[in-house]
Amino acid sequence: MTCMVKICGINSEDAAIAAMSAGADALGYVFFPPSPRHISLKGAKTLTERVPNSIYKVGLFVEAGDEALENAIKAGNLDVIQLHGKESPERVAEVKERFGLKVMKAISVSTANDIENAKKNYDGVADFLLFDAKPPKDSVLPGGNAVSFDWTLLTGQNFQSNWMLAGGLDPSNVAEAVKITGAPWVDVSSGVERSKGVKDPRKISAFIQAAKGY
Ligand SMILES: O=C(O)c1ccccc1N[C@@H]1O[C@H](COP(=O)(O)O)[C@@H](O)[C@H]1O
Repeated sequence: MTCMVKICGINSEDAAIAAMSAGADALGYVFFPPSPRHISLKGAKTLTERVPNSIYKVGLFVEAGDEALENAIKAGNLDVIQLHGKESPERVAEVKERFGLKVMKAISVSTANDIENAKKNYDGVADFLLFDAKPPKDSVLPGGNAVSFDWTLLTGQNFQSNWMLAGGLDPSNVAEAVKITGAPWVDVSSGVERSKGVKDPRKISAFIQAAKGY
């Protein structure tokens, strides 16, 4: 089974080139200062300039205000806004309306209830649902922690919104994760790094090959 791939936390030219040449369908840029993958507006402008229109440029935000969103959208010519905090369904709809872009809402998962709540509250409101593991208690990041959840919670599920699987994926487990969940998209950050916040071009390439079943 093949699927679409988003490589998140692009913060270097090397990572961008590796992801694009291996066939990534979306590149993610983190606009969240506590993250080791955070990039400046200037960095975003430089790194997104040569990305073709066929690849989604996704900005990741955590409970950001409109001004921060607007500045990043302009700097990175973004196509998709990823909301990875506790944004309400109303805020998701508001961001979508205000900026006229696709919006992705991250859903923290540890039990079947979390999937049911996402269906009730965000399905059909966000363009994409992004299922990620709940962060460890002591983490300063709500995502990007290399933690996975029970993939069988997504087996046989259908959503109105498009959706992605994330959390603890890497080149060695992504094919199995896609097989179990039937995910149309996968998203990765930590699993394609050589150290926290530093992407490894070879792992990026291996991840995309494994996810797409080349
Ligand atoms: O990557 C980050 O630094 C990050 C910061 C804040 C919120 C989310 C973040 N990343 C997202 O988390 C998931 C899972 O990442 P990982 O592969 O387990 O490291 C993914 O959607 C990233 O986009």
